[in-house]
Amino acid sequence: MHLNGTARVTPQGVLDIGGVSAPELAGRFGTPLYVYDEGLIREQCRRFHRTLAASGLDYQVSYASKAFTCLALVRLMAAEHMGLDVVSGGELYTALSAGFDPARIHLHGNNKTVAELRQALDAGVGCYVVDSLDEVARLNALAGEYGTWARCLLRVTPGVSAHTHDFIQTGAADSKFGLNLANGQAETALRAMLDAPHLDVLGVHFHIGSQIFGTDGTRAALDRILNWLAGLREQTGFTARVLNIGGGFGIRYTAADQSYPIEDALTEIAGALRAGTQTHGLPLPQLWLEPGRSVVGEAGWTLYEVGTVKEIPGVRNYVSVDGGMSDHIRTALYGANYEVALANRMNDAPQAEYTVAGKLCESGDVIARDKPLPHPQRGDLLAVSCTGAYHFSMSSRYNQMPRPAVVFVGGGEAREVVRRESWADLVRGQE
Ligand SMILES: Cc1ncc(COP(=O)(O)O)c(C=O)c1O
Ligand SMILES: N[C@@H](CCCC[NH3+])C(=O)O
Repeated sequence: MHLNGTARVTPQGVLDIGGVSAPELAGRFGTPLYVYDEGLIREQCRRFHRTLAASGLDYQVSYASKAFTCLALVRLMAAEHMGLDVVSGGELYTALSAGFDPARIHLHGNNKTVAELRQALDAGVGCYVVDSLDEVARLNALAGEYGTWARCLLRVTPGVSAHTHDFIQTGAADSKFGLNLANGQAETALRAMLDAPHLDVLGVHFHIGSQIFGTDGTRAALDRILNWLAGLREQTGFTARVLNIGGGFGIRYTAADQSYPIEDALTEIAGALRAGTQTHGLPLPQLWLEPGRSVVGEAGWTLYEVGTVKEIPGVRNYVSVDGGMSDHIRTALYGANYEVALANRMNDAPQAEYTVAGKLCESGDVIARDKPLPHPQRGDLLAVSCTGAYHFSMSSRYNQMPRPAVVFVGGGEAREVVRRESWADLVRGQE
């Protein structure tokens, strides 16, 4: 298993994260358990800031809270000078409950409800990413009612396909998100926004997909959008002050994944933006980003207790753990690949391949397939790395599984930032 951040293996063969051993974490907080290496999250934020500051561009980097949000994480983002991207009333509520500055929040969503728009206007959210033509009139009318101007971006689909799983691509023409550049809908929406008296149009947004390595897609999208903006500027005089390129930076789930440092990606993108604006005779806009996975993904771990071991001669070996697709959906949903290890026996040599299964009533309830492991024993501790993004946030209560606790570790200390759900939580609000 490749180790990220502060994770290391002690001479006794025990996994240690943030200076706290995995067995101690499991003993204190129970399993399944989400563990975050707080220092690594902070370092990821700082890498974005360092590189963008060095690029000389005006920038804003906002964390995409859909990847993982809770009060402690939002406070951490504020301390690391990040903005925040929210896509629902619930994500907004969480941000505001943590005391996050609303001016540094932007609201996304292909179907923002009127209640959500009102919630955002009440709070004084800094920016709205307009996602459809009918949202223009709705947002304008509401902003007028509040006697204010809604600062906004138009989300466009540049028609670029990203090299990633179909379910997590968002920039192609056939998408529920944004307005299409090629068929003229983006232009219609932008003109409507410019005509709307209560909208202050800052610029445009695009996000071509998630878990992307390389910048080919982003650079192709930039080129199309800058070309489009140059034409519009000639016709309407509109100059984009902001270009938000979304998130999507890929992380290394396994050693087989290529390493593509954020620094390289950002430097290439900043260079392409400078060159593109020069080519098209446009002033340099602010560069906004909204990364999620690359900020928290590699910092997260899930710890499980090993239960049943089932060896089917000539077929497959299964080791079942005390969680599953309720806390880890990405393998079932996207066929995602993860590294696993026995956290209490890290130095034991692998003896066979095991498929790590959950305890839920579904054959697809698999965490990792055919992984080399020492023979697992009931009571061993199984660690899955790189589970920091889209795990807690996509967790469910399928089979009435209570959601696991979340613990932040660092400097030899562990603190529980989300408590484990209880049986009582499972029936709360029911009669
Ligand atoms: C609009 C938008 N912004 C930001 C993100 C965050 O993406 P990622 O977690 O890949 O950085 C997503 C998710 O794909 C998204 O849809
Ligand atoms: N939930 C997805 C990413 C979706 C990104 C949101 N547009 C994942 O786990 O990879």
